Amino acid sequence: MASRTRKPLHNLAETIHSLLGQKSHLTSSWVKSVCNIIINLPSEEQSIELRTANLETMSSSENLDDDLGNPKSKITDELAILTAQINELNRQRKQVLNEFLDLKGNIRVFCRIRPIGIGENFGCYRPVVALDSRNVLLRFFDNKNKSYSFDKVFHHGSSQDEVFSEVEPVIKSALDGYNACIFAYGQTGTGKTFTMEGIPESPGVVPRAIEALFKQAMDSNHVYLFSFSMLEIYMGNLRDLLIRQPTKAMDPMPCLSIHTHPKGEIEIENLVAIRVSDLTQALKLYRLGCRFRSTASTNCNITSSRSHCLIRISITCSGAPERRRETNKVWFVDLGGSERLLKTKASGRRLEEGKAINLSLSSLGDVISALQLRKGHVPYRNSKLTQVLKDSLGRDSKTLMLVHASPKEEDLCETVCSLNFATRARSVHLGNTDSTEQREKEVVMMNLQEMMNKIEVERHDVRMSIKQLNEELDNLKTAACSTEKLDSSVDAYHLVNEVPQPNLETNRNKTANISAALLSQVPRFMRPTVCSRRKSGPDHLTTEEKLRFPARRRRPFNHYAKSVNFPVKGISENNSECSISRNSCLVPLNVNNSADAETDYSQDLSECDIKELIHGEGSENGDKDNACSAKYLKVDKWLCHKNAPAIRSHVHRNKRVLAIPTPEKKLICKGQKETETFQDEKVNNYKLAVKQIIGHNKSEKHADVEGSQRFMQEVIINKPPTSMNVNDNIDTKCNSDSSSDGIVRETMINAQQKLDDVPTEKHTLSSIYPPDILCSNFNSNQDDNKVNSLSTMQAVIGETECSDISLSNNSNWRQISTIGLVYSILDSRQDSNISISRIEQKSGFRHLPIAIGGDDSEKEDLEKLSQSSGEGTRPGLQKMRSQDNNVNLGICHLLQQKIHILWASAFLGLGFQNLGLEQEFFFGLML
Ligand SMILES: Nc1ncnc2c1ncn2[C@@H]1O[C@H](COP(=O)(O)OP(=O)(O)OP(=O)(O)O)[C@@H](O)[C@H]1O
Repeated sequence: MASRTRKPLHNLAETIHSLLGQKSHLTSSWVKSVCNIIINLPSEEQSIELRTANLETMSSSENLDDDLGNPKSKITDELAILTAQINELNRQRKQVLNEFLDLKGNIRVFCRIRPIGIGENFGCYRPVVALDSRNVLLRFFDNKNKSYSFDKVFHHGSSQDEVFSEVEPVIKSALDGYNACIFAYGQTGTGKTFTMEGIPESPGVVPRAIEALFKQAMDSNHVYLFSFSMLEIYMGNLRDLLIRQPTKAMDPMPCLSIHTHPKGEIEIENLVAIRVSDLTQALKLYRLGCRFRSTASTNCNITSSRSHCLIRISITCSGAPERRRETNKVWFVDLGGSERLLKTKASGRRLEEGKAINLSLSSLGDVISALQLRKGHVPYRNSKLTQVLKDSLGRDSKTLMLVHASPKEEDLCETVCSLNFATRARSVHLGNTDSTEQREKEVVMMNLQEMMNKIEVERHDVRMSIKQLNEELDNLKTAACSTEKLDSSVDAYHLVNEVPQPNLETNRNKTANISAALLSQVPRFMRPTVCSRRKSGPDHLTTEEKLRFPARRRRPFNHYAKSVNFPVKGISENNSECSISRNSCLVPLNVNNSADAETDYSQDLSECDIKELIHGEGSENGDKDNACSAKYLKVDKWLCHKNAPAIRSHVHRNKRVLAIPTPEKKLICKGQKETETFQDEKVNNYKLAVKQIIGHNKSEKHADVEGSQRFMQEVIINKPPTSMNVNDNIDTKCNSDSSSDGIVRETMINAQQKLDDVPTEKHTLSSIYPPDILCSNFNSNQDDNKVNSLSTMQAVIGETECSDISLSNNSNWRQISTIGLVYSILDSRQDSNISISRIEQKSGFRHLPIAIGGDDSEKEDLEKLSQSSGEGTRPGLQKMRSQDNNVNLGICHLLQQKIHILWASAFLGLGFQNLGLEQEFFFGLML
């Protein structure tokens, strides 16, 4: 007997086969799963140990309360028993579900037929017919028919509910620790995105699946951690959809690389994974990612997906031995639409996209087919898509493919292709199953289904009992005095930790509490960041943490829609086709399928911002709304600056570009509202200016300046001039087909109207005149002595009167402004510092001589110099000459540097005093 029990387990499999009298290839997976269960069963010794441990736990909890008749102690005991019971039920459920799915097939293929759309009327002729719940019939013109079989067929009237009910077992299985992958496949425009994403009134598989995951996790007695990631595969490249997309081809973008662990698990390096603790957070991220997807208009679909979109939910649960693995993942894949390129008549970029999509779809078909046929070699490496999904396809993963078919007659060829693909994906089932075996299988599956239902009922009862007991326990605690309350809450905490029991009401809090402890165990991509610590604000940090994680400097709110053109080899940049658009307009995100103003993070989302976005700043809706409206106000203020938007227009390479509205209060430019802007030079000038300042400051060798240099370098790297974003925004309006909503659009329309009112020539002409600076306290009519007083000037700029600084035509200051065009000085003062929003330096004026004092001889010098440098012929220069009589080039250069320093110190909010500028520094700045 003893030797028989020690026989290897594969003999057991054979025995079961012979007992069942079934063919091994049919039930081998089932037998394997039975074997696994047996292997995982605790040995006799282990069982004894387990029981002893349980007894010890019980006795120790009894010891906590000396009085055995204590009701609290009784409840604790009962909870321990019920917990053991529910753990056992969980294990059984997992086992039965797995058997069920194994019998159904680890790779299952469904077919969904799209309903006939509005305006599509085919009369009585229906080329694609759902014969029953498993078969589809295609009717051709020549009265020939062809039928296809699937695991499930959804006819054109099937609801999203019906579809999800078939998907749900896979989601349950995912909670049991199995990797899963759900695909939407089909010709473009057949409803893949509709099935996966759905519409607000009728959500699709992804939102429902996420909801189901959270619900099941809540009902479970374990603590689960979910993290959300989203990426797209566009023309063979992986792109994270949860991070800010590059606005320029040269912008650095984290490279997503695929790594295979020795155990075969796939990890995507640099892919953002954000921990989500409820459905709302996950949906926010999902909608955010959806907006960044590459879509474009094609012959077949106005908003055709031009990439494969992949959503990954990683599930981590430690301390659950019945789970297949501690961390597993579910992929939801909305595949790019397969299309016949000849039919779509695509060209240029659309053609390349179509080719890339078809190629990767074909690779996917090869992989699934190889898995189904159990081939030795599975060609995962043929496409990025199959590489990413490698560990979630086949083997013990659950794969579901939803093939979509068009009801249209004109799409019949594509429908045949799609259905052939689907048939190939489930070929094993078709080729090797005869009807008797199929019937037997169905009987077994029905039995398993019944068992599953029974277990679910039992689980529900046990959960209810546990809930009731927990409530009783809570009541007991509430009855105790306040100090006892404190103690009892500690006990309860220990109870939660010592005896894993499913208090359903507190599961969410539990997740939050324990998540911190689990953070150290989660995979690399979920490592805590400085940003995650910001969740509760900087005050939440300890002094030590504050030192280690200094508050991150927030970037200004950048709101812009961007049309990103990805360079494609062999395709002209000037391709007139609609470009790939990544809309980041201020369309509010949906929380409950309604507007949610938090979208204002738009494309400027960093990981940190996303975390703030999903965790929110106020827990209550009201708070949220207030926070959102405050953000919008801030944006409004930034874009329109109170009620006085002064729109400037610029002419750049025959293209009109609008610029940020400038605060009227601060800008008093008489007849000089508009200036020519050289877009391309902006960044260069900005960097040049900063470099010059740094260079100059180095010579000053001032300690504070040294600090500011480092800071400025950071600014150069992280923050382009404020104006650029708005101009980019307007650029999009000019270039992109995608329209943007909200404030941006409104501002652009207003701006465009204002621009249209002003003749372009005037803009060009007026750009010759540089705007001037003055302290409005000291206009040109004032006493010159007063104006020349350096101490007064310092007081005005550095101390309290900075809001009075404005731009005007005052002739005393014209000379200074010829160095750089200081557009606006905002009143964003902090303490005694001032901030100048931006300075634009025009290369055309950079070397213009500045008239600061001097006499006629200096004027002559200037003329000579100008002629030698070839600048004398410029009309702008001539104008300057006619206006300014006194010239001194050396002073000009010096002043230029000084102005840069002043601007930079103001820009950085350092304050002049912080820079330690002496009175001499201001020499020459005043007349
Ligand atoms: N079952 C359905 N019920 C109602 N409307 C549907 C259904 N399926 C698709 N549609 C509608 O058909 C249109 C095209 O669908 P969708 O964009 O989902 O196609 P797709 O397969 O994702 O296309 P592509 O591959 O080009 O992205 C949408 O307007 C969608 O609302």
